[in-house]
Amino acid sequence: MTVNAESSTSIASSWRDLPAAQQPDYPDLGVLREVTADLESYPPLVFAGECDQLRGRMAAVARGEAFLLQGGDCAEAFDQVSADQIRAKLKTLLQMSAVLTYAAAVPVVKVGRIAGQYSKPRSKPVETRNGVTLPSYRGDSVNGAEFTAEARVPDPDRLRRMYHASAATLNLVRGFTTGGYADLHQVHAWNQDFVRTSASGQRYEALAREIDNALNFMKACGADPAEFHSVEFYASHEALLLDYEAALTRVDSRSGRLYDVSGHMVWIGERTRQLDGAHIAFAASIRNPIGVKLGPTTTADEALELIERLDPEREPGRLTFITRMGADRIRDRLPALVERVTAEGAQVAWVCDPMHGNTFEAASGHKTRRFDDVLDEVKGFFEVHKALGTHPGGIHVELTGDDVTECVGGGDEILVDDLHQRYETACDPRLNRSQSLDLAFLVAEMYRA
Ligand SMILES: O=C[C@H](O)[C@H](O)COP(=O)(O)O
Ligand SMILES: C=C(OP(=O)(O)O)C(=O)O
Repeated sequence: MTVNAESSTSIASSWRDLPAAQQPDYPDLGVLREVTADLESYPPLVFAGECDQLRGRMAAVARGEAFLLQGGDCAEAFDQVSADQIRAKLKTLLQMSAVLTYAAAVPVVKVGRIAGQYSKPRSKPVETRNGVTLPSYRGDSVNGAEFTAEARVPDPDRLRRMYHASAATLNLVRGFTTGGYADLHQVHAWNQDFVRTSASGQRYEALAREIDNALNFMKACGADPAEFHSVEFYASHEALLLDYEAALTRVDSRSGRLYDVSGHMVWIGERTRQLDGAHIAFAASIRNPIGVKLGPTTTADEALELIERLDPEREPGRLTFITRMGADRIRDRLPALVERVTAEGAQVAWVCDPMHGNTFEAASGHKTRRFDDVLDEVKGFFEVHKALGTHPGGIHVELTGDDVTECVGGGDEILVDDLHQRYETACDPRLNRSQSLDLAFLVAEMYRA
């Protein structure tokens, strides 16, 4: 993308006078201004044309012709920008995508919670441990996770580190997805380390053999399309820190429109989606595909107003509603939203985040989620859409490629007592690789049904 020299911040400033929830309390705004001035001069991380392409793919999701698989860490961390970590996450997403594409026979749009997911909205501004109260950890882009007064001070320089960590991650993601690793002929290779140790790995292996047979058959018929040799993969994150997102907003010289070039797709979270707030105004000003999280208190009027602000032209692919109601509420709360939105003629993509409405604290103090609740929320999501004749457009999950013990249940049955073994998340509990694959198989069955 060619970038117009005109200052993007002065253009994308409609949000600046509005209240912005969940922003860091920086001790020195002068330093923040220096950092954002630097960020404004940095090259884009993604290109406007790629964002347009993803909007096109999301339009297919909204029309019921494709399925979104959006997943990755709850919170990325600067010290985890390594080839092994990134490859493990990608491998998990590629395996899930192979399962969904083959078993559900639907094109899968692949979007990572990756290369920018460094900022966390928090329920409470402070955290107390053993009588000591400090500001909450808000993600590596804001402060440090260590429980010391020094680490918890918001530091604007972390925004620079976020940019560089995102750039390094994206570079590797592009290498993996286009440089041969994501070639469909590698379906077995993605599973090699996993097949002997996990039931879902074995189930996957059987499916990979079928894919192999299908590929060999097609090759024998003379068909070996380029689509089999690389993967279209996009990056997304929550657009939480508006100083960062605005500093990475550029004018696209082709169209004169603004794009947030920090990621292909950005979403606005449940805690920052106030209709008269800065986040929605910022999202309205950019042309990227936008997601908005909708929790159980969302009213149909709010949903319609969000459409009015973010997708006034009713363009399929522009707006994705990511619902996160909780397994016990999805069947009650979702129908009214889907009915009103559909009646208004808006073609949003409906996507299920079965993670954020199902968190609880185990007796050990670990924040966790039950795999069965995650699954049940997805089931409820499919049931509602089936009953209304609308399209269950995808899933949005927090996952990792590592064998962590953060969520309970799944085929390899992690118990509450196991949580301490590998509890590594910087914020919320993620599905491990085996649980992620289990979920993909079960979602594929639901989709086909
Ligand atoms: O990932 C989502 C939120 O940032 C997270 O659930 C907030 O966690 P908290 O309720 O512990 O602040
Ligand atoms: C904060 C998040 O979710 P929500 O806004 O739905 O709570 C998230 O997805 O990281």
